[in-house]
Amino acid sequence: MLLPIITYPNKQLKARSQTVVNFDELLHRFLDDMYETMIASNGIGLAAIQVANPIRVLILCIPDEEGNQHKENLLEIINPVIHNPKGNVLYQEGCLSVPGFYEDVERYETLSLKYQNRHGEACELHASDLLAIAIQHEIDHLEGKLFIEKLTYNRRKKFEKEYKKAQKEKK
Ligand SMILES: CC(=O)Oc1ccc(/C=C/C(=O)NCCc2ccccc2)cc1OC(C)=O
Ligand SMILES: [Co+2]
Repeated sequence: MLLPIITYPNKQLKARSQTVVNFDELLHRFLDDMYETMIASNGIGLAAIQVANPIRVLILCIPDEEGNQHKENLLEIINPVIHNPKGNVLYQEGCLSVPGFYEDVERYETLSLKYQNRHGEACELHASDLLAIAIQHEIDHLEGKLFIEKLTYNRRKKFEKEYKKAQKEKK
């Protein structure tokens, strides 16, 4: 079922998410609901805190060259830990919890990731390009951090101004 996505400046987004210990049917249903919600909102990544569940769970479904998302590319990442981050890239990021705003953010270029899958089995992957960027963006959510907090001073001022204007127009 579709889950409500909480948006900035909701304070819940600042919570630190807790380690998952029960890899049970309840978690599996939640993962399925996260996927349905992410796809319905045109997202390519979603962290559990964004649907108000403070657990260390994130999902990613990076589009292929044609820009289509395929469920076989879905990654369900639980209790992730980044290893050997390397390099430096700039990429214009967006977030379903900050709708309509896109800003350049600096990230590591490549990294290794250790995590558990929905059955609690230990997994590892090596990421570069958009996958590496998305992993860092989503893991920040598990620490209660949004990409707008990583902006340079001037870009942050630009965001605050635009956000206030957009909020006024909605009223
Ligand atoms: C108006 C609005 O909501 O715009 C959007 C903003 C963000 C998004 C999705 C963002 C997303 O999936 N971010 C995952 C993290 C990530 C950021 C940068 C690069 C890789 C991964 C979708 C939006 O909706 C539409 C229709 O485009
Ligand atoms: Co996000």
